[in-house]
Amino acid sequence: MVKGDYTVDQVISKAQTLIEALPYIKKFQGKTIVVKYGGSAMLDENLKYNVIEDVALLKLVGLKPVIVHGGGKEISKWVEKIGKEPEFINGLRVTDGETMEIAEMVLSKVNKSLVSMMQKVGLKAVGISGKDGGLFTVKKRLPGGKDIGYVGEITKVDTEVIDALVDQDFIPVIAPIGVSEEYEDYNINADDAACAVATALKAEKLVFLTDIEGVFIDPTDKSTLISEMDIHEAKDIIEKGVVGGGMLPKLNNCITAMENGVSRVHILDGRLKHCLLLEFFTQKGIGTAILKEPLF
Ligand SMILES: Nc1ncnc2c1ncn2[C@@H]1O[C@H](COP(=O)(O)OP(=O)(O)O)[C@@H](O)[C@H]1O
Ligand SMILES: CC(=O)N[C@@H](CCC(=O)OP(=O)(O)O)C(=O)O
Repeated sequence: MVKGDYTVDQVISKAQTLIEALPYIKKFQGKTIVVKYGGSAMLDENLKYNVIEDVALLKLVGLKPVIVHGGGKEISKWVEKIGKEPEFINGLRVTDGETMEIAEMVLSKVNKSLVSMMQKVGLKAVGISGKDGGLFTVKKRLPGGKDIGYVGEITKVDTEVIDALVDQDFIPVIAPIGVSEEYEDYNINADDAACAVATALKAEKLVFLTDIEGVFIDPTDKSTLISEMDIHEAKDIIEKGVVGGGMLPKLNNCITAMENGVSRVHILDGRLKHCLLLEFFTQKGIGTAILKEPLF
């Protein structure tokens, strides 16, 4: 035994893990990374705390994380509490005036709880929505020509507020709410918001924390996980009809982001403890990576 309950081998193995992280720390130092933290991966407070600890480590080794969060499940819970049935069209919440109010309230609560956790681990964080500093300008989104209420499509991202926060060493935590040219509030799909932010910042990496291990050829067969693919392969599996549910708009969004300046995208299981560290700092990585070119 060396210290506490560890054997010498265990201590050496821990050191090796740290050494393994070195090239990745070097590669990503000073780089902007956008993390989309989906509501379906916020299972409980402990898990949220793990994610925040990972973000803390990323920040402390010199990366520049920007968080865009969701909260879809929590919004649905509160919509049900007032006796309404949550309704989605093409993965987008049908948002009437009342639902808009609930969405904004719930997303603000999620936002501030993430900020509090960040402060708890010693990080400087500021929670904002797309309304702050004119971050997101939107227009009404009309999927298939249908009016589904206050659902916004981002038409402009003004990164000034993010740049100012990052310059002052704060981690921006962003809720997916935007404002139209007419100053009306809109609900934005959080994946769309994350892609728009990552694209505007020309992020080195965009990471989605979701509720599945990655993209599967067949989601019912765990051996079919795709650990790496390029944009063409991603388009190919979409065309073949392999991808459905919420993964389809997510993947389409990833492709658009990569075609517009984001270098790489990762889709990870946010329910896995320390998933961000495993992805960023280990050779094998986890989840599905969509790459333009190999890392080394
Ligand atoms: N081929 C596929 N690979 C992975 N997930 C898939 C696939 N086809 C459909 N899905 C579904 O997509 C879901 C993830 O998208 P979504 O529910 O929108 O996540 P989030 O709420 O984190 O944004 C998975 O839980 C899964 O049910
Ligand atoms: C228009 C629209 O659908 N907005 C989403 C915003 C939250 C979100 O996207 O949260 P997740 O990432 O947890 O799903 C909603 O109201 O659910």
